[in-house]
Amino acid sequence: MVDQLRMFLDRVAAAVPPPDLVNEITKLAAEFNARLQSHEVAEYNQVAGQLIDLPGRAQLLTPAYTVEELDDQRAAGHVRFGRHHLGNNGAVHGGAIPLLFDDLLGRLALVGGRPKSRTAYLHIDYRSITPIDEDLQFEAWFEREEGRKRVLRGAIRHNERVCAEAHGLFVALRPGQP
Ligand SMILES: CCCCCCCC(=O)SCCNC(=O)CCNC(=O)[C@H](O)C(C)(C)COP(=O)(O)OP(=O)(O)OC[C@H]1O[C@@H](n2cnc3c(N)ncnc32)[C@H](O)[C@@H]1OP(=O)(O)O
Repeated sequence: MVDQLRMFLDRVAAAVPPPDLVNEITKLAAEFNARLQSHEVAEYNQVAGQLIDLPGRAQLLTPAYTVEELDDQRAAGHVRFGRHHLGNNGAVHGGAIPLLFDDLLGRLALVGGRPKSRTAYLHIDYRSITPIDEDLQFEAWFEREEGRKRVLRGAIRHNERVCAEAHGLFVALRPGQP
């Protein structure tokens, strides 16, 4: 379902459909929304974003990224941004890139039984255009850990070209901290 919805968002972004089709899709979408509403659960029981083995954790907010290598210091894999994430002129929207890094670095910050943490800061360097509709490689790694502080770095590459780099601080939450 999430794969189809991601594709739907890409198609909506790319299409200029005729009015009849817009009306038809609007009705279908309203019907699906109504059907799903009756199955809403509390955040604690939500599965979207919790399905760690599915691309992008089955969370629609993030692009579909796949982790192929993971240990307690490093993660690597690939990601493909679609038309939904277009900024302009074939480049990924500048806000979608930190979204990916926040998820990736935040996920790595948890690996190895580490307690939950939250992003304190996330710095992005946009080194070159990040293209949509291309397979991109990503890497995330620990720079250092000092008490509750975890400093991580990441990079997205298109083949050998660096598109963007990230530098983030994640602070482990104290018991009871939201
Ligand atoms: C699988 C799922 C992956 C998804 C990952 C997604 C992660 C997220 O996006 S989380 C959402 C975005 N982030 C937030 O909402 C966080 C909001 N901020 C907060 O909750 C708090 O400010 C928080 C938890 C980051 C830090 O607060 P607190 O726990 O009180 O830490 P505090 O005691 O002040 O600081 C701890 C240390 O971190 C340092 N620190 C805290 N914030 C910063 C900062 N912005 N810059 C530099 N240093 C900082 C402090 O200086 C201190 O250092 P030291 O121990 O050397 O004195």
